[in-house]
Amino acid sequence: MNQPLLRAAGVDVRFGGVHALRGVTVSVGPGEICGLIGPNGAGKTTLFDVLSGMRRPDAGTVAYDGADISRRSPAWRARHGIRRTFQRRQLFGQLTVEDNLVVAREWRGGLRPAARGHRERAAAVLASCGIDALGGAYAGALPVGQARMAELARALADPPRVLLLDEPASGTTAEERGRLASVVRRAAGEGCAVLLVEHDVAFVGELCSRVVVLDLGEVLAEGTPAEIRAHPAVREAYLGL
Ligand SMILES: Nc1ncnc2c1ncn2[C@@H]1O[C@H](COP(=O)(O)OP(=O)(O)OP(=O)(O)O)[C@@H](O)[C@H]1O
Repeated sequence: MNQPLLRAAGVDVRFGGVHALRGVTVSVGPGEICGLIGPNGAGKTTLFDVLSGMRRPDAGTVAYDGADISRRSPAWRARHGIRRTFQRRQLFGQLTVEDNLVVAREWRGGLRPAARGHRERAAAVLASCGIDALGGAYAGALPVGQARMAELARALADPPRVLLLDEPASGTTAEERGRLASVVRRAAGEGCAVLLVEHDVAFVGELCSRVVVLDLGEVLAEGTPAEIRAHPAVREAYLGL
């Protein structure tokens, strides 16, 4: 990996008696697509909550470009290029797909004259994701595969530096997964650091150069997809082999 762009170090999160994360250290560098896998309840979404600022950890830090951002809000992080998609759909259902992107740009970039051109950029991002035909559709009416791509497009509405993708391929067809993969690859090719939570191990193996495995709130293993597939503890805890 290059120098990490986003790094969680020694992160602990407790929910009452549940120790959801225990001393977790994970980082991702510019241009890298890193997979984050593990069984249900392993702590993947909780780690995304910590990285995106939605949950303050009980211990540990988050660094961005070498600076400690542990106390920065989710809004600050989003404005500074750390973007996230969610396991459950979070589009504004009563807005059109294009308006979802415009709102994201207005909110991040402000309504200053310098930030004009939101609609043009939104249309260009939709086209680059292959969903320009959906720009006028209400987001709430989209089938799941199209909604996943629309959510990714919203995260890309102005260029992100980090993408945190929580199960982007869940509920998609093979063809939709292929299109999602090429959009994610292109973002990484433009220097974006991508952390990808996904249960579809084949999708992870195809896209990621490095994979981190969480189990019961701890990092169980880290390596290339081939190393992870061959790792005895991973095979037992997660792959069911
Ligand atoms: N708000 C909460 N209150 C209490 N416990 C929580 C809360 N959020 C998560 N947990 C618990 O923390 C642990 C980690 O949950 P998390 O959702 O991060 O796992 P995950 O790896 O994302 O799982 P999945 O693959 O099912 O999405 C689980 O035991 C979960 O029940």
